[in-house]
Order: sequence, then structure tokens, then C-alpha cells
Amino acid sequence: MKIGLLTSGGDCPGLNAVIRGAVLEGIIEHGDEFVGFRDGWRGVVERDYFPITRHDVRGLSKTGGTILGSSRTNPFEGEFGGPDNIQWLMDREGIDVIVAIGGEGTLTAARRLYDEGGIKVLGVPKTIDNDLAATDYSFGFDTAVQIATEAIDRLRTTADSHGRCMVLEVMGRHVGWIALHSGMAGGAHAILIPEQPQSIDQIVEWVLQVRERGRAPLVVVAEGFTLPEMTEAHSTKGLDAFNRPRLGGIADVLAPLIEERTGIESRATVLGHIQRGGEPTAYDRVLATRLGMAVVKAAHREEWGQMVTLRGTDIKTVSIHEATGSLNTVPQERYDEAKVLFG
Ligand SMILES: Nc1ncnc2c1ncn2[C@@H]1O[C@H](COP(=O)(O)OP(=O)(O)OP(=O)(O)O)[C@@H](O)[C@H]1O
Ligand SMILES: O=P(O)(O)OC[C@H]1O[C@](O)(CO)[C@@H](O)[C@@H]1O
Ligand SMILES: [Mg+2]
Repeated sequence: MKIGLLTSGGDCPGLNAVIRGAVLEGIIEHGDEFVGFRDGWRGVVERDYFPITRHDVRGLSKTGGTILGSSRTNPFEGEFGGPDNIQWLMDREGIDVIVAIGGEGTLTAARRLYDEGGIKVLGVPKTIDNDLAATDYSFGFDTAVQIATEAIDRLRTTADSHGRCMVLEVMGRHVGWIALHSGMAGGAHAILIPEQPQSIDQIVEWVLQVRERGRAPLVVVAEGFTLPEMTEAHSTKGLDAFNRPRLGGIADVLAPLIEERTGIESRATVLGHIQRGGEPTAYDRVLATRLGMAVVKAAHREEWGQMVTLRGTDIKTVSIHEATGSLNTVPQERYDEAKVLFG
């Protein structure tokens, strides 16, 4: 079998481990051949691809980023875009299946290619945000939480020295999983997430409770968090390649508001892409490797239109429809549980 691999959307620690897992499973167990499309769907619609050998994946599981590159190209656009052109390319190259490693957008595009054009696709879920439905966790999330937790630990010592309030902003466009887990791990005094708008009065109340106990308040906020009066998430950096607002900077909005209302010197830190770069944790390497191996097994079972997924400790397959229909948001009970520790 000849398998085409691509990575699309924002990168994520563990992408290279997926590629290595897939290539080793395919070559060792099935005698497969692999090609890599450069920069996600761009490589498909611009016919930019190269063979991937066993040698190419040597030592890859511990590396960050993606050897294939990534983009936010839409496979339905461009001169050679759309299912007919893609099928023509696959026939010419003898490519049996395209494995799309990506988030909700990438997988939606893959699902449409399968539904509308019968393109043989399989999906591997990736996102540091952990916002994909139909998988318990996605690789990259554990690494992001680890980095954010370390940032909290470091901010707390300097905050204690100066008696300051620190506001740490982490990623999370639609969901607050990174904020929730890193905030809980690092003992944050308030965790602010997109699913749970909170008023500035409530935030100030938590901050003052901390100060009254003689401690330096630490607030973790996800980039997609909104105050009740905000109609959309804070964005001042223009649009991304898919015309969505680039988020970031809500911590810079909150810190002065907190300072003004409490009199406590307050500083903002935006963690940004640091939480998406660098080496994956051991957990993410194992999960990503298993998903890569599983997607090749799914290809040999001809489970087109499916995505590999983590269910408990098992790797299963589900329809991409199931994964793209809704977001994996933080449930109310998980937020209520964390809230007991606020203030
Ligand atoms: N409904 C759609 N139909 C066709 N193409 C789509 C669709 N939704 C998204 N895409 C394409 O897939 C690309 C990847 O999606 P997106 O940029 O959301 O990244 P992602 O895979 O969801 O990862 P991330 O976690 O970074 O958001 C988009 O930039 C867009 O070109
Ligand atoms: O800076 P980029 O690559 O546009 O991606 C930023 C987005 O990617 C994500 O990390 C998802 O991968 C979001 O949390 C964030 O809004
Ligand atoms: Mg997306």
C-alpha cells in the first residue's frame, strides 16, 4: 500500500512521533511505501510531496514541530484543489490513502473530501487545546500543560518576592483545558476559560481573598476567555490564513483592571507559542506513536473516512463525522470542582 501523510493546522508536539509510528508500522508490518505532502493540504493541491523512508524517521519521536511542515491551506481551493484533482493525483502516483493529521478544521476538510468526492482519507487528531470530540485526549495537550505548569511555578516565586498579582495567559481558542489543568497543577487562585465568562468583580474578589491571606495571587486565563460585556474573544493581531481573528492579549486587558481595582501591582505574561514548541512529553510521544501505528492498521482494514482515537487506554477508530460535529468543552462539573480551590 502507498500512504500519503500530511500535517495541517497549528503544529503540535508529537506530530513527528505520529509520522514515525505510521512509517515504522507500515514498513515493518506491511511492506508499505510512504510519501509526505509538504505543508498540509498545500502539498496536495500544489502537488508538492516526497518519499519518506525508514531512514527519514530515525530519532523523530522526541522532536517538536513537523518534518512535513504545516499550513492552513484549504484543499478545495486553488488550481489543483477539489476532490477530482486530488483523485487524479492519487491515481497517477498510486497513492491509496491520504492520512490527515490535524485538528477540527483539517479533519472537516478530510471528511468533506471523503463525503463529496469519495477520496480515501483517514484522520489522526492533533491539538494542544484538547478541543476535539471523540477522543479522550489528544497528543500535544500534555506537553502544553507541562510547559504552562512550569511557567506558573516560575511566576509564583517572583510574584511572592514582590507581592504582585500575576496573570498568565495560555492558549485555548474555544476551550479552557490547558488553563484548567495547568492552573490546577500549579495551584492557581483563579482559572478563567472561554466556557465560563466571569465578571471583573468576581475576579477581583478572588484576588483580594488571596491577598488577605498574605499571598501573591496567580490567575491563569485562556486566550479565548471573555468578560460578560465582551461579544467576542480579545483580538488585536489581525486574521489568520483562514480569516479567523488571531487571539492573544486578554491577560494584558485583565492585569491593569485588577491593579486598578485592588491596588495590587499586577503583571501579565502571555505564554504564546512556547507552549506549542519543543519536545513532546513521554506521554505525548507514546500516544502519538500509537495513533500513528493504529492509522496504518486502519488503512489495511480499509476503514476510509475514520479517525483513530484514544478511548480510555485503548486506541480505537471512530467516524470523522463524530469527531468534527462538536467541541470537547470543559464540563460544568470539572469547572465547579476546580472552583473550590479559587481565591
Ligand atoms: N469546512 C471546511 N472545508 C474545507 N476546508 C476547511 C474547512 N474547515 C477548515 N478547512 C481547512 O483546513 C485548514 C486547517 O484547519 P484549521 O486552520 O482550523 O486547523 P486545525 O486542523 O483545526 O488545527 P488547529 O488546532 O490549529 O485549529 C483550514 O485552515 C482550512 O483551510
Ligand atoms: O498562531 P497560530 O498558528 O495561528 O495558532 C494559534 C491557535 O492555535 C491553537 O493553539 C490551536 O492549535 C489555538 O489555541 C490558537 O488560537
Ligand atoms: Mg481549527
